[in-house]
Amino acid sequence: MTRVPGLKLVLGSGSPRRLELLATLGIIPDDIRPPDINEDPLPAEKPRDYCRRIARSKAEALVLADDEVALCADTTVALGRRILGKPADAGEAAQFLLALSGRRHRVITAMAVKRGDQIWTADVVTAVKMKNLSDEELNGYLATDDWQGKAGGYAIQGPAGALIPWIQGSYTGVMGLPVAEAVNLLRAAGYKARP
Ligand SMILES: Cc1cn([C@H]2C[C@H](O)[C@@H](COP(=O)(O)OP(=O)(O)OP(=O)(O)O)O2)c(=O)[nH]c1=O
Repeated sequence: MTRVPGLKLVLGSGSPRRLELLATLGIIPDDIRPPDINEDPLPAEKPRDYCRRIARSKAEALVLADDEVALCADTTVALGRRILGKPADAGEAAQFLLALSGRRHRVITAMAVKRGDQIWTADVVTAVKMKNLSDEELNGYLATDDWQGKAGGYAIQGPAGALIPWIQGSYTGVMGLPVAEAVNLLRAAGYKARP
């Protein structure tokens, strides 16, 4: 699609991380419009299918003007076939972290860019290893409250970084927006992102 000079960017996400990651590229959305959708997984839905469906649903839920392009995303933590969402409380965060302790899991971020009635999608899967957590590490991390609002109950860009010795894939993807792929999608939709 040809680039359209006057196109405005709508960030269809309330995640401060996504806004910050776009800012690292010099991209400042013209508007932020977090979509309100039902994020419950379907029965037996696989994590990657789920993540892609939710990102697309977020884009579908947005109402856009003709000169707007929207970027939506979903980040899902998958332990085997199990989907770990955002923990409801410290107890659930502890459960998630104990399940992740000493194991590899996947973090999937799916994106959907919408313009007019067209939607462009991509997703990035990153393998992440969490060290074997001691009681002290687990309780110390829970006490930071940094797990709140984070899929899987941790955020790699915060104190939990000390618990993650290895990843394979996209660091920005784990944070919530794989920036290289996001730019590709925005360009495909005609949004002029530099460089
Ligand atoms: C695994 C991980 C997740 N996260 C965050 C990114 C996302 O904000 C959040 C996953 O929730 P999402 O449902 O993807 O996004 P959101 O609810 O924050 O925002 P919106 O639905 O409006 O787009 O977890 C991190 O910040 N760091 C990490 O290491």
